[in-house]
Amino acid sequence: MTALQRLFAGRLPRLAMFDLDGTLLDSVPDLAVAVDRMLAELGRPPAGRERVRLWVGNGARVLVRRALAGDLRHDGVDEALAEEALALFMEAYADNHALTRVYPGVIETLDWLRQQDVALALITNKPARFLPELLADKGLAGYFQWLVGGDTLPQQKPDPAALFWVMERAGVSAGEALFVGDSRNDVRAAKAAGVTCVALSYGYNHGEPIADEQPALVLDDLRQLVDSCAVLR
Ligand SMILES: O=C(O)COP(=O)(O)O
Ligand SMILES: [Mg+2]
Repeated sequence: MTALQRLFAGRLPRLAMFDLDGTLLDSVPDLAVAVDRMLAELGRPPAGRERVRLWVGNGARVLVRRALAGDLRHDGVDEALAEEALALFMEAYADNHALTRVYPGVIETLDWLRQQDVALALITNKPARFLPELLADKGLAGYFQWLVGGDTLPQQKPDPAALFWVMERAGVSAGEALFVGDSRNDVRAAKAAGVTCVALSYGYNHGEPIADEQPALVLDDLRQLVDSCAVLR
């Protein structure tokens, strides 16, 4: 029996919701370039890829604040400076995805789920304006019936609002849905929505093992979800 069968008592979910950064796309290299360009324009030293990797996951506003603070905690950051930095980051990141890669197994798994008539949605904390071009450029356009960016709704993950928003539109209950992500924000949002969560070990979870959040399953490759797919048909 496959991992997906085990999770859904021998059946398939009717809806699979996916996180983007750290789950489908290794996007930190381009995010780090944009962060460092923003910092340079403010006369500050670069943060570098490894530190940016620790700060990704709560959307652009928080990423910029963490970069200004030089830390995950960003309590004391000046509001006016943060707004200026956000504008610089948004400009630097736009159309800047040459270094971003699709993780192994992503396309095959999305293709397979689509063939099985599993509805697909994308729920990311990344600002929505970046999504159409980024998804098209990486061969991911057209898979997702619903796209929710970090500024599409008033709430962001770990708030479960986006999951409820998609499930309502899809006419699918929490028990028939799957969420696939890489960070504690994903696992916490899924748990708050009552949705089974599968986590990828290779993504960005602020430097902590994602297993600590106790998702239903931790995978090293998305294909492990649908291995032995012939059995599922
Ligand atoms: O933009 C971010 O901070 C993270 O985006 P994600 O929700 O797709 O991981
Ligand atoms: Mg992510």
